[in-house]
Amino acid sequence: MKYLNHKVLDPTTPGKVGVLITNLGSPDAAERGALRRYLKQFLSDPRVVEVPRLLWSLILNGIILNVRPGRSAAAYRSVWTDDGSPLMVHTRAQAEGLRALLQERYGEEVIVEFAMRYGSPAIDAVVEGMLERGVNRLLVMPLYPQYSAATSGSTFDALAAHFCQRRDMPALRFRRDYHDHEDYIGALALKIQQYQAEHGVPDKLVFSYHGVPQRYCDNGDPYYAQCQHTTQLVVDVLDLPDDSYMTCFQSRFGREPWLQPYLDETLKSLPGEGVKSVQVICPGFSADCLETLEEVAVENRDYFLEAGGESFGYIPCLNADAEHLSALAQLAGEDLPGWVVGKFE
Ligand SMILES: C=CC1=C(C)c2cc3[nH]c(cc4nc(cc5[nH]c(cc1n2)c(C)c5CCC(=O)O)C(CCC(=O)O)=C4C)c(C)c3C=C
Ligand SMILES: [Fe+2]
Ligand SMILES: [Fe+2]
Repeated sequence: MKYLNHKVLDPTTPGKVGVLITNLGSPDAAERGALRRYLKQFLSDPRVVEVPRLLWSLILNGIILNVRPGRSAAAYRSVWTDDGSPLMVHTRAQAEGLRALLQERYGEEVIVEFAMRYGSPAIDAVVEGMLERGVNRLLVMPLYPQYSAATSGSTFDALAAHFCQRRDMPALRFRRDYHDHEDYIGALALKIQQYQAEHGVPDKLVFSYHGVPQRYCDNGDPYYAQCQHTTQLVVDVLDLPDDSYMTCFQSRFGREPWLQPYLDETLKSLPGEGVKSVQVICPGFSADCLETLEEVAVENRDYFLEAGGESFGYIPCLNADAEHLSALAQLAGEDLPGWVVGKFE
């Protein structure tokens, strides 16, 4: 093993504290080649697709990477902005907002950056840049409120893989999840209240989370339980009647059963049960992305309306809302004791 060479930090200087927020990542462009590279990296991650490697390699390279990139590129084109993918735009804004809040509170010794698990800016390159700037204590916060091995677990894998190549490493803290954090729950509840103050109260409020194969949760992934808990906590804050909301799972991929109920099937059946208006919120996504803006707000809207639904509302993600930034700053602050002293503590 040949380790990466890097400069030695002066042990007499205090060093800096790094806060790294991460998300899933997007292709570099909404075109076939970029989608192929992105999907190859993403879908080759054994945390994401838990299928025997040889079999999966044949399916991935033989079928999926020939069919999916074209289709997904078209979907990405429908949400792409001049500044890149929505996920990238929002994550960049979250990092800037969080940097302002944390530097106001703790001073310039705190450095805040963002990185993506797949595509760019890659976790290893961003971490390396932070260490170059003198970071010797690093807090990593994946912006997945609910833990899953496929997301937060995989982010830890990427960090560990990088540190495996280094001689020196910083002190490391890792935010596992924040599915029940008071400020996150409060920000979601406020978002719903504000949306409904403008658009009214629907027959049904649908909490939609990205799915994972049911098997992962049967084998011990806490994701399903954490999603249900998040919904319950928001419902408690808003004091919603039992029949006025439900929890669904979206973005199914492949043939085996995923977490249920499925969002698409639910929206196709609700009008037949007398539910004519719905609003959908996606609490598991900290930022709007392809899966919310295209899959939920366009594709699933159509399913509902085609099945006889009359009104469909999509409640945006928390993105870089002030309440979200302040929740993230609070979360970071709770993981920083001993490393920094806040001006307001
Ligand atoms: C194949 C299995 C997949 C698992 C398991 C999975 C879990 C998972 N994903 C997110 C968050 C996001 N996923 C996004 C896109 C996306 N997800 C999959 C597949 C799995 N996800 C694919 C193939 C794609 C790419 C788009 C497509 O081709 O359909 C995104 C959006 C990224 C963007 O650029 O906008 C997010 C965010 C979570 C939270 C999760 C498990 C809990
Ligand atoms: Fe996904
Ligand atoms: Fe999707």
